[in-house]
Amino acid sequence: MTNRTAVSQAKRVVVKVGSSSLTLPDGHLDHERIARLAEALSALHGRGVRVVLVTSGAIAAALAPLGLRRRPRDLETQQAAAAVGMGLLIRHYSDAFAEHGVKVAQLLLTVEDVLRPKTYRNALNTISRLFRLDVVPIINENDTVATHEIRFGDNDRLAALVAHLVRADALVLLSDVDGLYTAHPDTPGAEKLAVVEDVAELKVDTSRLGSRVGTGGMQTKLQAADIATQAGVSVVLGHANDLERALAGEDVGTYFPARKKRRPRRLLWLAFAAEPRGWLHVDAGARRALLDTKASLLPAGVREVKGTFAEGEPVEIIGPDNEPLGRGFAGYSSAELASEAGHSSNEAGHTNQRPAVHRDVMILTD
Ligand SMILES: Nc1ncnc2c1ncn2[C@@H]1O[C@H](COP(=O)(O)OP(=O)(O)O)[C@@H](O)[C@H]1O
Ligand SMILES: N[C@@H](CCC(=O)OP(=O)(O)O)C(=O)O
Repeated sequence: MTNRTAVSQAKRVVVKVGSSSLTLPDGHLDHERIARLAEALSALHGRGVRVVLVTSGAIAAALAPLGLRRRPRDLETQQAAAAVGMGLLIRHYSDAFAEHGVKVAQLLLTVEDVLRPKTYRNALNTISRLFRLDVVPIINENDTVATHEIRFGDNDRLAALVAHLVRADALVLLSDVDGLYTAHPDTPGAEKLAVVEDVAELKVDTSRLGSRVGTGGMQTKLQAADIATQAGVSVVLGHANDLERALAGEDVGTYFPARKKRRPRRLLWLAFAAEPRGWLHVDAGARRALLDTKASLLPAGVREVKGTFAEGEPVEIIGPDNEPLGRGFAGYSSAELASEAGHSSNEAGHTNQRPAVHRDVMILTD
């Protein structure tokens, strides 16, 4: 038995439901499921919990009206189908929640929108106002522009970032499996994990991709659990049939308790949404210092500076074999760094050096 009061006593909850649990075996939308979700979330809302629903299913909702037999494979048709299906999907939700007297709103967002400094505040203000108006926000990716997301099934990651945005206490990731297994659930001997304390330490096989209609499989769910727990949000990953039990804090699915230390939003933006303005090529000594001793990157280890950036702008750190090592906020402008690169702070004229990228504003590639 794990203590799941973080979920059962949560004041703010984000629930994400994937295509796999919203669709029937023929790929069409499962209206029964939508009705049950609306019922469970309306009950939660009725108890005063702030609820956000992140939902996939726009493409599935478009199959019947477009006369498609299965989910399209090419990106343009997926985007067009999502545009057709989104209005239908929200109408189904709207009707289903109305049965319980609950109003809903539709928000189409990208990962960038909830992280980019200029847009995240608008997203947060809108959601906060919807909460005060007693409306349940329903979020899907803006598939028209989020080409990366549509390919990788990033509603998982979007949901984690939304949980971070609204400072949720709990994130419930619903799928067609009842938790995380040590290997694909069809594999003989695969066992379900009840609790995962640290996603980074996990040794499970998630290589087999997800269901026919879902896109990200377990990999994106684990990334989402990692982001959320590092943002102080506890996560339950479980079967859509178990939603009520998961919300009640019962021992269903796989539980990922929140980590103690919250990762600031600026670093999440750096990891997931920032466009680097420069590239710092570093030598083998610097790579060792970054990876082994978790040191800051000093100008002495920088071999070459590419791109034009101001101090504080995002840069990519590249290893001696051209491998990406991580990202960070530059401690210098590109011009200043170019003149410090390769020099150490005990050389005359370079004694006032600061790190090229300080450890506290750096994220390493896994
Ligand atoms: N180690 C694992 N544990 C559980 N499920 C796994 C694992 N590896 C792969 N999977 C697959 O991931 C699927 C869920 O991902 P996906 O289809 O993308 O779901 P959704 O549409 O709900 O986001 C499961 O149905 C299962 O087939
Ligand atoms: N955003 C799209 C597809 C996203 C998708 O399938 O994601 P998921 O179900 O999380 O694997 C949709 O609404 O159909």
